[in-house]
Amino acid sequence: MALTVQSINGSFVKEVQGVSLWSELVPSTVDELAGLWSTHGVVVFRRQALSEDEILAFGRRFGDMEAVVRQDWTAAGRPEVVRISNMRNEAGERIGGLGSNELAWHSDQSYMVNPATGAMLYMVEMPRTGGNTYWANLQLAYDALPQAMKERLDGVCAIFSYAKRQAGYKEEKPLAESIKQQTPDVVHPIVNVHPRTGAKSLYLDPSTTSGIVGMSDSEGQQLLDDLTAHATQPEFVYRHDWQIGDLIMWDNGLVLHRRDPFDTAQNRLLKRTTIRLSPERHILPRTV
Ligand SMILES: O=C(O)CCC(=O)C(=O)O
Ligand SMILES: [Fe+2]
Repeated sequence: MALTVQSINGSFVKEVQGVSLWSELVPSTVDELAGLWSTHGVVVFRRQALSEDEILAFGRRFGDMEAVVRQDWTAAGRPEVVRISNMRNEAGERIGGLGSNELAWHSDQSYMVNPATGAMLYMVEMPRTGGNTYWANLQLAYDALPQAMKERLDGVCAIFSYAKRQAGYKEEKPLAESIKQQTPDVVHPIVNVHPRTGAKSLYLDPSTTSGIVGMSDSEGQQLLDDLTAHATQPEFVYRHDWQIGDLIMWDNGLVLHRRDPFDTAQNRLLKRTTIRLSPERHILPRTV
């Protein structure tokens, strides 16, 4: 199958056409997609029609599915598919999570010791306006830093706190004790070396980072704020105008993402999977 790959609006994001993700993909196609994913950070597919089984089967071609910490955002029997939604079931209970309007810049699972970098979102129901999702490329942002800043960041680690992240979600219920126990604060280097391409990028998460190791609160916060402002400049950011049937995969080690507010009187539902990418599945970067 011949894939067509093109940049969207001149951005770093690649759109792939000519592939139905429910179909049996040959290994060379999976390798090509994995290469695009690791190299460019965000890959878009449009007009897909996928069941949850098909989303899972596609994701498993790249690695192991992760049963996420927030099992309260999944459906019974589907621990690996998170529902991102503002919708409620007939009993008035929320059917998923992250449904209450805007989401600030973040990187999924940055609060874990070993974050899974593969993520996919599939659009099922959407409001007429709002709810656009944005991705910022942290490799381009790193490359554009002055040399002196690159040297300053060498070996610097940030503290990542799920408690801080969760406070931003403004959830109706307090966080379950079991989730608190699974999410103690963790520390990651602020410069990430991509495990497959070897490229350096910033590893930032303004929704989750609570400080910098070895710096005062104010100095650490200032550095994080400066780096976030740098990394989220328009030249590093892609805005996605969703259509039903879009599937987007991104690499959490390479990009940040955020979402615009939307009218929560209208339904919005996406299905997200998180993938622990298999090292052997990833090939060296290829230029498109
Ligand atoms: O709702 C969105 O557009 C993004 C949700 C999100 O941050 C995620 O699925 O990780
Ligand atoms: Fe997210």
